Amino acid sequence: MTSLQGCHRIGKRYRFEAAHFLTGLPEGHQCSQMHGHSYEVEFVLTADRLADPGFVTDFGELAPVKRMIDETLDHTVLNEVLPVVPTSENLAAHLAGWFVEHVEPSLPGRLAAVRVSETASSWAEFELAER
Ligand SMILES: Nc1nc2c(c(=O)[nH]1)N=C([C@H](O)[C@H](O)COP(=O)(O)OP(=O)(O)OP(=O)(O)O)CN2
Ligand SMILES: [Zn+2]
Repeated sequence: MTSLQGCHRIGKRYRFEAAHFLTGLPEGHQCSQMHGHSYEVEFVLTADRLADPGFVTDFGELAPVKRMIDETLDHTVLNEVLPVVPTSENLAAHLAGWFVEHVEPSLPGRLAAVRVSETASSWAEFELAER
């Protein structure tokens, strides 16, 4: 059997509801007003070699992500709980930093990207540099 070159990636999606408003926008921009989104965030992991029985990372080991989202982001005003202006881009980078610090050290896989969607038609991704 020939061995195919490539890499494995897995993704886990989470949803939460939150409100926000954006500062630093031109006067009259609709997003300066407080409004809400049904956020969808996806964590993408990769690994050079699969761990037994053939996992990048067991999806079950990502349970702390769900806990963090439910406890710190769901039904909040993001401006009050994030240290950055809550754009999708900033939220994706913030979530990536949290994951690398709190979850990744105990996993066989490593974080490749975090994608955030505020609406069904838009997304922003933070892709981590090769580590
Ligand atoms: N690059 C970014 N642009 C915008 C962001 C963002 O996080 N990154 N965020 C917003 C607002 O949060 C806004 O609520 C969402 O914008 P938009 O997709 O324009 O929302 P609409 O519901 O108006 O989208 P339509 O598909 O046009 O109805 C703005 N920009
Ligand atoms: Zn918005």
